[in-house]
Amino acid sequence: MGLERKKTDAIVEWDTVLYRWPGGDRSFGPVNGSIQAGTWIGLIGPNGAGKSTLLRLTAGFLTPESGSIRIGGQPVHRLTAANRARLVASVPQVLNTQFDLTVAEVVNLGRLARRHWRDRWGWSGRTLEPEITEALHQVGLWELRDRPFASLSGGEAKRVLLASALVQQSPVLLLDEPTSHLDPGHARHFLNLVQQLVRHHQRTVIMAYHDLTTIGLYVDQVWVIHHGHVVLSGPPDDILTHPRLAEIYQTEFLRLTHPRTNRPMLLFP
Ligand SMILES: Nc1ncnc2c1ncn2[C@@H]1O[C@H](COP(=O)(O)OP(=O)(O)OP(=O)(O)O)[C@@H](O)[C@H]1O
Repeated sequence: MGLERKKTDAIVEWDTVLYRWPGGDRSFGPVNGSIQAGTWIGLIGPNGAGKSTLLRLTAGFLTPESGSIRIGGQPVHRLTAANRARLVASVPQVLNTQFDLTVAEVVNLGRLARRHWRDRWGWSGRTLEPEITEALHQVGLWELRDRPFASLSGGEAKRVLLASALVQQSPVLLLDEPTSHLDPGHARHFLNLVQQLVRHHQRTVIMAYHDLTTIGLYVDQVWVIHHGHVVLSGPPDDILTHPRLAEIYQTEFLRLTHPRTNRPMLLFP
């Protein structure tokens, strides 16, 4: 009998991941866990709890002090940036609108890792790859494709970054408050698009989100992060009705049941 690595269907695995925030003694983790392909995880928890930190560690933007993160069985922090980009795409919470690029050029950045290295920087911008055209239509920005990115409104800019992540066509998508700045119509359209990717294309989505009613409607599993630890995890129906939620958020909630879906809705009392 050899020491065979245990076969797993997990797409993302966190193995005792510990991170120390700079300039203090506060730490995040250790986090252990795994998720299966085709799952939508919602990260919830108060401001400053560590949701973005977990997303940034998983994206490979932050390096853990110890432990490891594997995506598709590959150690995220040992991959080249291009190899990592084929596995995981990320939409950050805060926008950097300083790029001196057009909308289509920003979306094109998401395609770079998909091209042969010789073709990465030679794109003239005159012909758009079908994936870029499709993504611009999906986020409703086809008409704005030649506009300078810096001239867009907050919601338009956010949708460009979503398109740039979609064209990466990575199996794992990390979303940090992806619908902040979006009006309700565009927010719903975007969440439905993500739902299709999860349900029909086996994409795995990890999304930090503050709106608990939306979490209840869309995600498969919820992880509650509090003071740098994953303190609760489970299906949304269990987590959103959990008695500890009021203590974690330091507020009472009025819990109703969605009249169409029967999912929990959390409102201010
Ligand atoms: N570079 C850094 N140096 C020091 N502290 C940091 C750094 N980055 C983040 N932090 C701190 O780490 C904690 C967690 O931040 P994080 O952005 O992960 O929280 P969050 O749960 O995503 O919060 P929010 O809901 O407000 O977006 C916060 O207290 C934050 O101030």
